[in-house]
Amino acid sequence: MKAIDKIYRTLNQDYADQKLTTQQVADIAGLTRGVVSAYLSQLHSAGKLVKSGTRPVYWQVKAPRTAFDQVIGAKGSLQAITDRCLEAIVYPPSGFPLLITGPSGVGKSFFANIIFEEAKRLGVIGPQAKFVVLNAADYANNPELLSSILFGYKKGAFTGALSDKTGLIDQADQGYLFLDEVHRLPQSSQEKLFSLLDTGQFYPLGETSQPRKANVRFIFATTEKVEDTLLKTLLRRIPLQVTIPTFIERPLSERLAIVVHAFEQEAVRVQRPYQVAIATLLQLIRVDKPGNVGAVQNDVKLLCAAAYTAQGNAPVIPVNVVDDANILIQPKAGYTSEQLNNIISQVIDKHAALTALKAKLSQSLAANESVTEQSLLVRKAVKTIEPVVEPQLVVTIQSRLKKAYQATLASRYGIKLPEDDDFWYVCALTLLVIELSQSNAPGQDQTLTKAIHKRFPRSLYLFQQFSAALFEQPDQELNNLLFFPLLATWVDKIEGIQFNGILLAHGQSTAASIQGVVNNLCGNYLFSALDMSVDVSVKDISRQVQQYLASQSASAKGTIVLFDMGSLRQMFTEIRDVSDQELMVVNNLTTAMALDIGLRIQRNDSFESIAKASLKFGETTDTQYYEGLSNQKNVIVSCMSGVGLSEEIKKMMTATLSGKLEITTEDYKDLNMILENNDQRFFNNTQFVITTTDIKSDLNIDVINIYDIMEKPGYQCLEHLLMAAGESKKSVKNLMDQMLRFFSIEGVKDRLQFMNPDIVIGEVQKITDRYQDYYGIELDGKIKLNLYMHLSLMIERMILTSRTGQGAAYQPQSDKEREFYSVSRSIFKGVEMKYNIKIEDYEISLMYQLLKPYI
Ligand SMILES: Nc1ncnc2c1ncn2[C@@H]1O[C@H](COP(=O)(O)OP(=O)(O)OP(=O)(O)O)[C@@H](O)[C@H]1O
Repeated sequence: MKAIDKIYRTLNQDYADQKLTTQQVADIAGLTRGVVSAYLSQLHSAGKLVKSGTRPVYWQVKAPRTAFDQVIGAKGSLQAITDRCLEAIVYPPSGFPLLITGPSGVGKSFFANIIFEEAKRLGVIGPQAKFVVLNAADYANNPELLSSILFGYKKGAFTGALSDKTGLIDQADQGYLFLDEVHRLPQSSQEKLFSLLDTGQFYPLGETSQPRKANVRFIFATTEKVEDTLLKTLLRRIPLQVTIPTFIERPLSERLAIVVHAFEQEAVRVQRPYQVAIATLLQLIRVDKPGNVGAVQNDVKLLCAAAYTAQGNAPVIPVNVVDDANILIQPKAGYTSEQLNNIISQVIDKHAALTALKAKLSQSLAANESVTEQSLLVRKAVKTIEPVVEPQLVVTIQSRLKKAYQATLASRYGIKLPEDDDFWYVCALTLLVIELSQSNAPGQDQTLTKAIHKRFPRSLYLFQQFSAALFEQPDQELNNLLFFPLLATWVDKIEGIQFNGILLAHGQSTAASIQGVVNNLCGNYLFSALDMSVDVSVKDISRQVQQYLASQSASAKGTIVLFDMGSLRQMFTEIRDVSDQELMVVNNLTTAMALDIGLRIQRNDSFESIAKASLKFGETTDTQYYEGLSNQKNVIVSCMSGVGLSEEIKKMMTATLSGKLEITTEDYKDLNMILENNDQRFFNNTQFVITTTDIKSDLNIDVINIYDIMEKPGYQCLEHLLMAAGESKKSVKNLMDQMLRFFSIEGVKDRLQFMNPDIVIGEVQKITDRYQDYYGIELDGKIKLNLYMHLSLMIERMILTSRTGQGAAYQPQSDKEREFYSVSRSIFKGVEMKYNIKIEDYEISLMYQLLKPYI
């Protein structure tokens, strides 16, 4: 298949009811814009696509014309009726009878005719098939005559029946018979009819033996209540009954289309355009006469006749024209529904002067005038259509408005709109004006939307949520007119909230339901909700959050995200990238937590105090905010050999330090990622990082290698940093002792054969301390570690060797050594007694070698 055909097929199958830009089609087809543009132009020239708009141009597949296209409202209020009629046409083998009801002039005959045309177009009846019409009312006083006209008669059937004559049923064979005012059909004829419907046979008048055959499709119509007038047996054989609404029941836009169409027909008649005052058009759409569409057409005809008589020579015939609020209706013989819609938009637009209104609103917003001013401007404009709007319509529109309000503003955002009639009346009028003037042309300017966003971003966001529930085309600029009367009393309160609150939860409506409860209890829009599918990625979430934040105020003091589960840190890092305000992320979302935080947001508490308050929601709840990794001074512990070691170090630090420092452990890989993805601000409160491996980072962060602190310079550095963070010298020393002990135990635990490393290290620590005491020295970590390991292994060795009683005598070489020997003997006394061992002289000589440089 050629690319051009593929494009057409795709558009026809999947996008038939959408208007697409060239770029969109290019994206769908996976081709370049240039190539697609050429194909689209070709398809347009071939009459397969409709083109609309400029910059951008929109393309849509041209729908095949059906007979129903002539019906105003076929895609609107009469859609369901046309769908049913189509079923009655195509249902095999030869459709089924249908009954059209409705008052006079609503279009019953018109509809019957359309059905016949469509049946022909679809080929379910032949091209020669006839549309035969009989109005039973015409023969109401002569039932015999009516019956004979319908069924035909035999010669001699009645006086004057001089020869056989076929009836309308014969004429309609293989085609349609439209029986208007069917309730006037006498009972006998009704009986004959249902027998024909059952058997396909009937008897002409005077015929008793030879039935005739006919295959007729029936359409019945009546203005009466069928249950009272038609035989039940006949009714039962008519499976479909449709009722066409009266003129005044039709939507305003359709009524206007009918009126314009009527003028158009008159223009065709005189072959000249009519210029019609908008006030006249608006009066005509209020006509509520028994004759319905027919009556409106008559009124139009009379108006045109009067205008023609007065100014028949003019090239354009004016109808009630007094100023420039009028519309030119051309003798075009068939406006498309789009053209009719455009005329309607012009009518309302001119009437309520909407273009000027939009400009005035934008100006007023820019001039910082109060929202009451803007609301008044809208009110004044929409009130001008008041005289032509029937009260019933306003009631219907109000109920639509209230439904959308309940579903969004009230239930999810805690907004309570006024209850007074006037409020809802003005909103309904505004909605009416918007809907009537909504043009189908896409690509509109967004000036007013931008102006509102600048002044009332949060309120506009709410209005857009409401719009989505109310309008079929929620993103139209004109919808914004409703913003002012609807939210005027609320904008101050809504804009008064200075934080962006976001609830994130997995599941279909978890977040939304918490949002509803909290916003309602607080009586304001504090939180928006993002419900996420279970398999949503953090990237998707941050994209959604980003979108949301873009719609909110740029001057918000911060963003507060409460979410249900997942990695707090990861969430924070992701969201931080899309938010340029202070950010707080709290996990383990519950309704109680959201309510507590909501109330604080409502009170305009400070960011810090809200962050602190959020910490009380259970141990696992973690809070992070923008000042960095943590809002407290902190130390990061991260060891390559695993989280286990980091946790141990954290434990030791927590046990020995004052508690002022927050110790966080971080997986080594994660730490590198965090360092890579964050800037200096993130580590503002971070005092240093303790690690086992060197870490590369461009950021200005102190990194201490755990093995370096075993030596003096490293230890001094640790001491310096900890003391700078408010720790005492003593606690740093305690920490060091703990670490030494820990590392010694780690070092010896696999090499000791039977002794408990914890206990033996305790002993050797005491021994080392006593050497230090005696000589008044402070050994550094590395030598201590060495000593600890050496001594603990030695004690075990002694336990084993003393049993064998081996060992050479010790010969001290100097006074210093002699002193060492005797000191050592007394220092070791304790362990010797405890373990019933004798430390050999050789071991003491080794100790001397080890400690000689320091004593
Ligand atoms: N939906 C429609 N679109 C366009 N024209 C319509 C529509 N409905 C009715 N009309 C026009 O209204 C006029 C009156 O319709 P029609 O005569 O079919 O009404 P009716 O219900 O059959 O009336 P009655 O009961 O008096 O016979 C016709 O000229 C028809 O063309």
